[in-house]
Amino acid sequence: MSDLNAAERRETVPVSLGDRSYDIHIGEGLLARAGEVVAPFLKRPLTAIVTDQNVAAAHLATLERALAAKGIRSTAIVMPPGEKTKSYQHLAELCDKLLAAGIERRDRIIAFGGGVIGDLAGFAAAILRRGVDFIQIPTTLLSQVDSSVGGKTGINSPYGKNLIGAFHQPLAVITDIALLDTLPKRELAAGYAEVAKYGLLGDADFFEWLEGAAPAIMRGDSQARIHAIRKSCEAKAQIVAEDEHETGVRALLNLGHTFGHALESATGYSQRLLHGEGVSIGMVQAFRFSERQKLCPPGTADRVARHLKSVGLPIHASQIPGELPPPATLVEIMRQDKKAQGGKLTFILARDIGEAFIARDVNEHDVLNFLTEDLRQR
Ligand SMILES: NC(=O)c1ccc[n+]([C@@H]2O[C@H](COP(=O)([O-])OP(=O)(O)OC[C@H]3O[C@@H](n4cnc5c(N)ncnc54)[C@H](O)[C@@H]3O)[C@@H](O)[C@H]2O)c1
Ligand SMILES: O=C(O)C(=O)C[C@@H](O)[C@H](O)[C@H](O)COP(=O)(O)O
Ligand SMILES: [Zn+2]
Repeated sequence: MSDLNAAERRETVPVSLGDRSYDIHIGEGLLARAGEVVAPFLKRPLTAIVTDQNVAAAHLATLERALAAKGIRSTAIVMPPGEKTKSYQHLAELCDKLLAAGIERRDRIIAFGGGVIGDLAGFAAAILRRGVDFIQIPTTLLSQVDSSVGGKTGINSPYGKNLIGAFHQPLAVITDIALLDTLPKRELAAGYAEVAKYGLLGDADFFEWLEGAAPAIMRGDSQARIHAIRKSCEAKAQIVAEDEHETGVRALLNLGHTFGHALESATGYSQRLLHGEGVSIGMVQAFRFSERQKLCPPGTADRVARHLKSVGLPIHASQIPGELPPPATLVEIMRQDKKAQGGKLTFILARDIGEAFIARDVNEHDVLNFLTEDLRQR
């Protein structure tokens, strides 16, 4: 057992993908020992850390020290925080900085931040010199339970969310729950939406556990956080192992996202609506739409909404500040969704809590009528 294995409250979740398999290391205080995980992957003692200004201010020095303790020199590339950084412009800037830092094909990049940094740095790694390997050190709840796992990387386009990207798996994921202590409460809640998603899409027992444990997770109880993160990572790892490139079952991880991404796009990827908040509203909409289509028992969407509201998440589009475009525009945006086939919309709908399914060829008029009614309410 390595020193790291012996660390208190440390768990490992494997992601089984043949020669691209990797481990997710979950624990408290792992950042200070990150060099132990990173060093064996390096061909020479040099790396680039991609991060954002907020993460750099709070945690970069700890990571740099942890790498230096293993003799690793690092160059930090600090990007602006926020969803707007997932852009062509910032991708180009990042790639040039990685080249300027002398990152070679066999070097490794470290993505140190939330989902924005993971998606951007992961995509830069996928295309730099036709592919450089990278390691994820996620710093938000959202990135610890979702975006650091599974290899989806990319940026947004004026046409929609994540429309430019690549599948590029990390070599390892290092998840330190202590990093969540500096995360703003709004961001913590946004990440919680993706935790709840795993219960809602395929594990009613986990959702029931969350209904009781949410206050502990939100106030920082280590055991509750580690359990929630481990369960989430296990659920995602299993789905990704089955369907890495989303030809089938992986689409379930998109529960709430067709609605949510349209809202994110319509609000200009701004602070008006965080990704997890869009997912929260979108999951409630997915359950309400399922009820309306008589797929799901009445009252299910209310139960989902009650739970998400209890952690401070928005559950209805009317809670988004400012004007929204009309429903027809939202449907127009949804046509760019990557799950669409032959111009027909695909949604993740549900028969009950924990029983999501992929609904292809959803009637656009049904969606439009639903949105028109839903947006009028409250
Ligand atoms: N690739 C995937 O599978 C996948 C999955 C889910 C979401 N995503 C993407 O992830 C993005 C959202 O990620 P996010 O919610 O992590 O947002 P984010 O990366 O923007 O981080 C949220 C905010 O918290 C700050 N921050 C991060 N860690 C911090 C810390 N420890 N202490 C203090 N501040 C900290 C950041 O600077 C930022 O301001 C979206 O672009 C979404 O599309 C991708
Ligand atoms: O990993 C996946 O697969 C997901 O769908 C996870 C989502 O939470 C995440 O937001 C993802 O980036 C959405 O992917 P997209 O293909 O709909 O852009
Ligand atoms: Zn998501």
